[in-house]
Amino acid sequence: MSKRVVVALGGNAILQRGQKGTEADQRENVRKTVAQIVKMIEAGYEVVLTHGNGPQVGAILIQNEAGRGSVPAMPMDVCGAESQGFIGYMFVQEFKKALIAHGLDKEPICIVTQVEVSSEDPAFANPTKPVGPFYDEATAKARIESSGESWIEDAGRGWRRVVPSPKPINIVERKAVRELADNGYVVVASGGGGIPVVKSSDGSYGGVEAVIDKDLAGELLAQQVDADLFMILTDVPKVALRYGTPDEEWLGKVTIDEMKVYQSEGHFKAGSMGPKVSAAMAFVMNGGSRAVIASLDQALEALEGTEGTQIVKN
Ligand SMILES: NC(=O)OP(=O)(O)O
Repeated sequence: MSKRVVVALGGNAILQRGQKGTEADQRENVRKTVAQIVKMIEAGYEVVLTHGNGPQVGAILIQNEAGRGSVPAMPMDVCGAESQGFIGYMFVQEFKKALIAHGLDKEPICIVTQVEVSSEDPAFANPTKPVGPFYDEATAKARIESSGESWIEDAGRGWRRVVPSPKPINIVERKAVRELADNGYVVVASGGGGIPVVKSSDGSYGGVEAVIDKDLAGELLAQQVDADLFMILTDVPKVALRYGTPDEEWLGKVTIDEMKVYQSEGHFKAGSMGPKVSAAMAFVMNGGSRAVIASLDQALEALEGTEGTQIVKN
């Protein structure tokens, strides 16, 4: 039986730093991503792909601002849905081209996915999720002054706006994702961490102003669709201890107990490797057999255990 893998990819891989973020830029990045992921499908893995939307939802928020007075601004949950729709659309088209080119008789499909959060989540009072482009300090401070928005310096890479990022507690469309994967579809789901919604007493859902972390939502998705493996693709080959220092040490196979020690020693930065490591560990601690953190260009090798950081129980 083929193994099911949930693959999580950052929004920064689709709209890369230094790029304008045109449709052509993002489509080309999606095409390059698909070229790697299709190798996994060819090797017999069932792939459910999820992706971030930090840069894209930030760009949509800027478009909202630019249109102020002419067209109504959309709330952040709708902006998240817009980003999920356009990124998913690009993935589905590029997947189909790649599947045809590899002679694989499979259909890609994108599910508009809602993710339930708690209205009581303390994250609503403490924005932490970076969205949109990187700016210099002067521009960021002017925005804080003029709009009251929250901004932070993002892991040494520049200043970004931050918005609330509540914890995902349920993937609303999990059953549909699971059934589509069971039936051989290449599923793109829970893009941008999913559209954040809260459940009403009658069982219906309503959107809230937030952006969910796609690594945490990806881990929940992996659990809820019974994935064998959870893989986070990023722009470095492995997780590192003392990252960026002369004593940097790349991690290969690591147990949960070892990872807990490294976490407590503060090796993994919030806003960059920190949430990836936490999400990967959570998958294994919740019963998953293995979680992998690796670079996109070594995705298949990492899935097969020869590259990337492999997080296992013992
Ligand atoms: N929603 C989310 O986590 O997006 P990024 O991965 O792009 O930050």
